[in-house]
Amino acid sequence: MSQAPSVAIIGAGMSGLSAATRLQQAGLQVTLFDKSRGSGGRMSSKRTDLGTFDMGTQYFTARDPDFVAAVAQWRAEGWVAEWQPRLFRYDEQGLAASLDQQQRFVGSPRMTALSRGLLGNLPLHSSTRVEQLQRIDQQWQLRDSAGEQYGPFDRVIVAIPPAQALPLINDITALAAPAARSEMEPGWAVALGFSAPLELPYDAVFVRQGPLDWIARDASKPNRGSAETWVLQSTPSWAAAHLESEPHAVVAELVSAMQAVVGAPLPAPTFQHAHRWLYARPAALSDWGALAAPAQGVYLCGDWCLGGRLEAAWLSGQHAAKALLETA
Ligand SMILES: Cc1cc2nc3c(=O)[nH]c(=O)nc-3n(C[C@H](O)[C@H](O)[C@H](O)COP(=O)(O)OP(=O)(O)OC[C@H]3O[C@@H](n4cnc5c(N)ncnc54)[C@H](O)[C@@H]3O)c2cc1C
Ligand SMILES: NC(=O)C1=CN([C@@H]2O[C@H](COP(=O)(O)OP(=O)(O)OC[C@H]3O[C@@H](n4cnc5c(N)ncnc54)[C@H](OP(=O)(O)O)[C@@H]3O)[C@@H](O)[C@H]2O)CC=C1
Repeated sequence: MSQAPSVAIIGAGMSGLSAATRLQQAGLQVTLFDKSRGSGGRMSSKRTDLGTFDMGTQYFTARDPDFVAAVAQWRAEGWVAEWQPRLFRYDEQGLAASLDQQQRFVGSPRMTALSRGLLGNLPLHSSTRVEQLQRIDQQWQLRDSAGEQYGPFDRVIVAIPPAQALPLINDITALAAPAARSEMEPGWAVALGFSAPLELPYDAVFVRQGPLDWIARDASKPNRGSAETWVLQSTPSWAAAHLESEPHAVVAELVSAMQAVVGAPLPAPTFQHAHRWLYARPAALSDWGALAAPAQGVYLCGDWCLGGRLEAAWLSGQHAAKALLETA
């Protein structure tokens, strides 16, 4: 190929953005597509009159040296900041402080600040659900759910959860077989706003039982504003058993579980909202990095290829970009 290949990236969550920024740095023409109104995927924030709520990624840690370096750069850009919550855990013995030495980061002033920063000036077709990849003359055409065509592109990176990726790559066995084996578990997230501080001695609690996985005072994160905002997240097993529940019923059950943790009735929230994540986290850990079909010029990445955390999603995007560059 005499000139740099053009690349379509389907999915503008962390893995797609990671691949996009790496390829852009290498001088390739990259175009992103996402079915949502913006970028970020599961690294999402909900804006309300009370302020924002992080409805997906709550915080992230950095262990891989390359990711540690990337996070340092994002901190310097002001896209992320360190969060030092007063951490507790809740188990059979009840509530106990559970402080540790782990550094935890969040987007600032909201989780999506990180995805906006990474997106920069990269071209993104938002509200565009890609439904089909067509191979024409050694290149790829994309078709969205409205029948619009995009392309041609020399290479395609599919950076979405496996169930959503499968219809796009079904004919490419090297990608379809592992994707078909990869299950994702669901989750419910509930945002609560209160008219006054709850005055609790913790900012976040690892619960991990019954309906509740985790509760966090969103307002304790850096640069969030002064409203008393909390996010409650369900365990995967509870979400699986309550996939079709009405949002108000989910709010009621998770608030009731939070009251059990707090050990006292909560005041009525002035704001409440429930969000269902059908594909929240991988059911099992994989170590693929990314999946590649170089002969067809198609690459598959996402947190599910490497461990189900934000860091894994970033690393998986880097793996996909690296594999693509090896054939460029
Ligand atoms: C409730 C919850 C809490 C979490 N908490 C944490 C945490 O505290 N710490 C942590 O490290 N990780 C956490 N995670 C996991 C973390 O959010 C993910 O690992 C990471 O965001 C995944 O990024 P990704 O790019 O792989 O996928 P995604 O973020 O899912 O990105 C995929 C993108 O593809 C788009 N898309 C899908 N299908 C199509 C299509 N056909 N056409 C176009 N676009 C499409 C989607 O809209 C989405 O934007 C949490 C996840 C959830 C759901
Ligand atoms: N809800 C989802 O869909 C979802 C949640 N995910 C959660 O993301 C975080 C990120 O994990 P990471 O490894 O980056 O963070 P930690 O090192 O903070 O947590 C790892 C696990 O270790 C336990 N833990 C850590 N610190 C404490 C503490 N101070 N007190 C008690 N327990 C702690 C805890 O696991 P276990 O309870 O031991 O099982 C942490 O989970 C993480 O919270 C994920 O659950 C990722 C994807 C989707």
